[in-house]
Amino acid sequence: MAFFTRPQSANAAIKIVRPATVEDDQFKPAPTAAKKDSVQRQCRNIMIYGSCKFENKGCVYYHPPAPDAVPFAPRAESPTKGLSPTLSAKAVNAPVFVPKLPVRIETSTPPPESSPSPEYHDEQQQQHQEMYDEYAYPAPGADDQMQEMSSNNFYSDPSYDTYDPTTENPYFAAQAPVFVRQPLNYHLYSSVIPPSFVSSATDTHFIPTSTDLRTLLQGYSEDLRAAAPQGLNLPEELQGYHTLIPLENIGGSTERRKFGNWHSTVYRATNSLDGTTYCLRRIENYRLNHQAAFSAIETWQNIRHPGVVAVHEAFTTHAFGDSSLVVAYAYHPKAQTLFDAHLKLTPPVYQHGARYQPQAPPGQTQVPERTLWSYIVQLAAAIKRVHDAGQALRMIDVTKVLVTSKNRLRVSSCGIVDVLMYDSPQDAHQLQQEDLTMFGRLVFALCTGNVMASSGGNFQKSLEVMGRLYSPEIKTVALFLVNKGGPHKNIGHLLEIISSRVATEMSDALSSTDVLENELMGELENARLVRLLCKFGFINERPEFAREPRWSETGDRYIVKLFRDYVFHQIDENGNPVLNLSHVLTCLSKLDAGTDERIMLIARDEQSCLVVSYKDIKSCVESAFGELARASTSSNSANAGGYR
Ligand SMILES: Nc1ncnc2c1ncn2[C@@H]1O[C@H](COP(=O)(O)OP(=O)(O)OP(=O)(O)O)[C@@H](O)[C@H]1O
Repeated sequence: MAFFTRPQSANAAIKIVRPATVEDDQFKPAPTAAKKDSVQRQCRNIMIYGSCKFENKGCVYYHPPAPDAVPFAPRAESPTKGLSPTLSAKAVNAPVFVPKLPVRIETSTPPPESSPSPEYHDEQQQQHQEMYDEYAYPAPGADDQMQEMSSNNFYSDPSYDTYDPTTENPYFAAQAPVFVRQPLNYHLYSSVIPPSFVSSATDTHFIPTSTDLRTLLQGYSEDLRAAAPQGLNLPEELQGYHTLIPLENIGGSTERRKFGNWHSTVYRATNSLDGTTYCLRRIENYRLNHQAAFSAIETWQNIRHPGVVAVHEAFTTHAFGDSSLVVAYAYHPKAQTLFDAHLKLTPPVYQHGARYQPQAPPGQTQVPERTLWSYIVQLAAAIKRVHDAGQALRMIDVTKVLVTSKNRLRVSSCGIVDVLMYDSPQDAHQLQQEDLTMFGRLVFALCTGNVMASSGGNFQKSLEVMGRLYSPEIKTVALFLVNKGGPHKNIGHLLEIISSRVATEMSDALSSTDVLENELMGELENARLVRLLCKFGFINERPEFAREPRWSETGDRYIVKLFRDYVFHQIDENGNPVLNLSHVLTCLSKLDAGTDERIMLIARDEQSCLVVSYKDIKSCVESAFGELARASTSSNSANAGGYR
């Protein structure tokens, strides 16, 4: 437990610096006299390797007089119980690895001639660290620089423009928080795969190329873990939901968002019961007259379809200071409304201090015909599912249909109108007819780029535009949907009209499952290997057992340690490190499988060796880990099974 206590200092924040290396020791400037008088830090080489090659050659850190006095250094004479006599503990006192070509990092600031101050050393370390990690979290003082950058508008990230309080229509204008974030370079985390290894170098209708798919998924991951902005004055907790983040403008000075006749706001929130992220749509000033109004939500909870955003639950709350209705939906990271994806005008541009609205080039907002058919088929399928369940969507609109990944549509906000309109019941068949009309209006809007395309005066002109840009079948579908077709018109008829397009859609959907299966195969080993690496992390170099040589230098643990060296710490004939990922993956996969193949593990002093099979090593890992799991008294010990 002692290892998990808080540091005894007023400020618990610990600056993260790049660990000292042999080079640091070698090229470190001579310490000042004042430094010598102060308490000196112990040399890391002693702590890690048990010895320091530079002890008498300029290393300025503290070297304890006798190895036996050093708690972390392996003992010269360790008990060899349970090991063959050839595997003495001396074996671990292997020479320290020193790269043949020491890398010096030149800094722009020339080092002072003599007696550099501790500050200079810190600065050097910081510069080194920046060179190592371009996207590191800001170092102390960097906040000020970033604030300055943000106030000067130097920093801009198109995906976060909406959070910029200096724009004309800011999201959080009332509180005007400034969002400063490091742009993530996703390929730092999932690097671009060389073309020869990419199974899906070309994108399919629903799935982008392997590399783009990874970028997309990293984007989802970032979206899901985005921190909540400060100062928005939102409830901290709401019926078990916390960390509310508005997904749209909630600034007081801007136009209020409407959902029909109600003011509404959409939030992302985390549910404390299941830890999952949800999308909450709040309707302001709603008065619940009959509990039965929520019965529609129960029906919607049972409607699961890939074209419908799943309804989770609904409740009323006073947490916002009024009486609000909140409906929780599945959250789809980075979702965009159809309006935002296809109909939104190009954002204004500033040039020479003047603002102007660039004219979108003709055809720029035009949805490609293949995409349009895909949208029509997906929406028709979603409507069919809902109508078959006896419900109506009641809100098929470009601002309520979401594009959730490549060419994938889902209808959002389902069930909410049913609750709001509970007091004015309407015939279900009538509502379903209205769904078809709304669907038709949406097709008109997507074809022409104008949300009012199907209304009165625009109707004829819109038909002309559609005829010019798309095949006649699109026009037929749009007219079928908006025209009054009698009481027997239903979604089934539309699906008959577009049956050939449905077949194309199905083929594309099946191709995408093939692509995803292929991608999954490539990733399958990762989870197993991460579990193995976690076990190594748990077993190797446990600080609390460092004083107990029998733990790490004998029996199972010693074999695990030598295997770790065999996998990760190999050097070539010139003493240079071998960084062969294939070797690592092959070894770990064989270990995971526990094969009978034998390998030779060599002690660090190269004086002794062991021939063991992967099966033996696997059982060593299991027994060492099992021993730790048994000793663990924390509540997490119950999760140890999760590593198997
Ligand atoms: N289930 C969801 N998952 C993820 N994001 C969602 C979800 N539902 C809505 N959003 C996002 O929330 C934002 C606001 O949604 P909303 O439906 O209010 O759209 P809007 O364009 O603001 O429409 P309106 O003008 O009617 O307010 C949109 O950017 C949308 O992408």
